[in-house]
Amino acid sequence: MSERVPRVAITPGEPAGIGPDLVCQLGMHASAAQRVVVADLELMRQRARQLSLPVEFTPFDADQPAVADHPGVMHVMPGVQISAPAQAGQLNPANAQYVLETLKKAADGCLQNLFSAMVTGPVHKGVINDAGITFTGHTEFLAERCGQVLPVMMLVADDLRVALLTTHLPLRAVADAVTAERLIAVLRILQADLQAKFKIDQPRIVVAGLNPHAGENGHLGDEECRIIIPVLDQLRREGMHLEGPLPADTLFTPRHLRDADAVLAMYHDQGLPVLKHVGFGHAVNITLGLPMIRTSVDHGTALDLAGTGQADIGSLEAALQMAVDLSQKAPLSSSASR
Ligand SMILES: NC(=O)c1ccc[n+]([C@@H]2O[C@H](COP(=O)([O-])OP(=O)(O)OC[C@H]3O[C@@H](n4cnc5c(N)ncnc54)[C@H](O)[C@@H]3O)[C@@H](O)[C@H]2O)c1
Ligand SMILES: N[C@H](C(=O)O)[C@H](O)COP(=O)(O)O
Repeated sequence: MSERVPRVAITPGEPAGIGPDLVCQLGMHASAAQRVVVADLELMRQRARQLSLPVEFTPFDADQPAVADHPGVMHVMPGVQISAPAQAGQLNPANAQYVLETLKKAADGCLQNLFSAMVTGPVHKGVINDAGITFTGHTEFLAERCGQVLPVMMLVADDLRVALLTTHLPLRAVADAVTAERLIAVLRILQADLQAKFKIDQPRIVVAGLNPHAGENGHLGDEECRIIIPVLDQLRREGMHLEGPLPADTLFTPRHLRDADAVLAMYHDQGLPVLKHVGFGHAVNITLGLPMIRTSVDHGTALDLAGTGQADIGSLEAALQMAVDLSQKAPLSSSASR
């Protein structure tokens, strides 16, 4: 039987950032997948010329079978047009809607089984909001596009997987978002996706406390006693393998991580600095809880590097590889991998 060739959508993200550069760099290498870039064709050709990279961007034809990409060739989804000419390093709110259109087309293509996964380059949250559009991140945007599901952000670097209870929230709002309902839902999604996507039968999850020293028995905050401990007890009775809540300052030490399949941090900057310290440059961001596979880079738009050819492609390569691996593990419909 012949191997399936996954067809993977790639959104370069903010046109003024390093996303288009990295996609051009990616195009220089062969791939086990057919990579379909969801972006403006002329933007991609222009950035390849700017970087002196001999990548040929050709229009994608959905009626042709997916064939693994040769070096120097990439497909671009037709009919995706930027609003204003993009200049590397110069944000322009006029292109915010274009950026969101690329995400919608890629996500809808996944939901319709045209693509087996989507890989996202970095967007600039600020410029999208400057354009008058409320936007906190791909994670929340895609969850809404998929019908208001609860998304779980997880970043992976080497053996370390760090998932977050809350995603892009101001720190002031985090404590109120630590509710029993959210914690139960997130832990169930994390367990289910570790089983389904990562093939870990009985995942062991280490859960961080919210407060210093996990609340010091209620003397430094009561979310652990009121919410986290009772929820973990309840879910343990249901058979989940949970450790914690542990003080976050010592949770990320070899003793606790040795047997852990994933860590659940309570908020963005409790978990991600550790993960990025270990793996910035080759870590992958994956959204759990969606009815599709979405992986992403571990970095932002790096406007300072856009158009220079100096941006590191490691995380985009790792995100594509994870998307291919996951889509080969997951059952696929025929159209996304013909
Ligand atoms: N996946 C995403 O869409 C994503 C992720 C993180 C941040 N962002 C957004 O990106 C924007 C800028 O954020 P930031 O400045 O905090 O983070 P950033 O990742 O853009 O930059 C942080 C530092 O890392 C460097 N860097 C980033 N990517 C690199 C690469 N591939 N190779 C070499 N160096 C690299 C930058 O030059 C900079 O010095 C913000 O709007 C933020 O919200 C988007
Ligand atoms: N929280 C992510 C990170 O720090 O890498 C980043 O902001 C991207 O998030 P989205 O994938 O939701 O855009």
